[in-house]
Amino acid sequence: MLHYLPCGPEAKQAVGTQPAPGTENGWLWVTPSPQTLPGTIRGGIPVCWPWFADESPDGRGPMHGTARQAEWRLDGVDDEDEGVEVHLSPTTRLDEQLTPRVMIHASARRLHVELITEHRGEKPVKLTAALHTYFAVAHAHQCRLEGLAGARYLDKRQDFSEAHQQGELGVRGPLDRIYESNRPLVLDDGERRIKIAKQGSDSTVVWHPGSELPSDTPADVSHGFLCVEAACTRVDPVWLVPGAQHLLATTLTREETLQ
Ligand SMILES: O=P(O)(O)OC[C@H]1O[C@H](O)[C@H](O)[C@@H](O)[C@@H]1O
Repeated sequence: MLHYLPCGPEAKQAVGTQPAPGTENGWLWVTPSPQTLPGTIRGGIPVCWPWFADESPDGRGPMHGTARQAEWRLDGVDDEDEGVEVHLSPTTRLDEQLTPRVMIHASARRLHVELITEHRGEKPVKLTAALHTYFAVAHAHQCRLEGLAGARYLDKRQDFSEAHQQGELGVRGPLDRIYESNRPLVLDDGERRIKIAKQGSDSTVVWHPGSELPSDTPADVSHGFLCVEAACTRVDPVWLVPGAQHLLATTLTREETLQ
C-alpha cells in the first residue's frame, strides 16, 4: 500500500513508500530525519536526472542532478481495482532541452516507476540518470543480491577500479559499485525476497555507506536500507537526439507473486 507520495511542497524529490507506524513490511526506506527542503531526501526512490552522480556536463552541477531537489506537481491520479497510477512532473524547467516526467503504478504486490525523458531541443544530448531505490532491509550487511554473478563492475570506493562479481553478491560492509548489467535481480534480506526488474538501464548501482553516513541518516537506523539503483551511468550513457525519448523503469514485485 502506498503510504507516502512525495509531491507538492512538502516533499519534493523522493518517489516512494514509507511504512505507516507499526507496519513492518514496507518495501522502501525513508530516513526518519529528512533535511529541510530543498535539501535532498534519503529514502523512497529519488530521481537522479539529468545526470547521475557528478556527471553533469560541466562537472560542477549538484550531485545526482537537479530533479531530486526540484518541486514536482501531481498531474493525475487514476484509481484502479488493482492499485493506483500517479503522474508527476516538475513545476519548473530543469534542462534546456530535456523534459522529465514520472509515472508510478502501485499496488499491494507491485510497484512500477517510470522516468520518461523527452528531448524537445535541437542538439543531441547525453543523459545519465537513476531511480535510486532505498530498499528497507532487516540489516544492510546481511543481504544477498542475486543476478549479478559474473557481471563487470566499477568499484567507486577503489577509484573506479574494474572487477567481476564472483558468485552472487553478499553485502557484508560498505560498498559503492556500478555493475554493468541489465538483468533482473532478487534482493533477499533473510526475511523476504523482492524481485527487481528494470527497463532502459544497463547499469545497476549498489550502494551502502557503512558508517560514512549522510547528515540526514541517524546511525541507529543506518543498516535499515540498501540502495539498488536502475541507472544509466558513465558505463551506458544515453545519447538522445531531438524528438526522441528515453524510458527508465523499475518494477518491484514480491517474488511469490511471479510463481
Ligand atoms: O548522498 P547522495 O548524494 O544521496 O548519494 C548517495 C550515493 O548515491 C549513489 O549510490 C552513488 O553511487 C554514491 O557514490 C553516492 O554516495
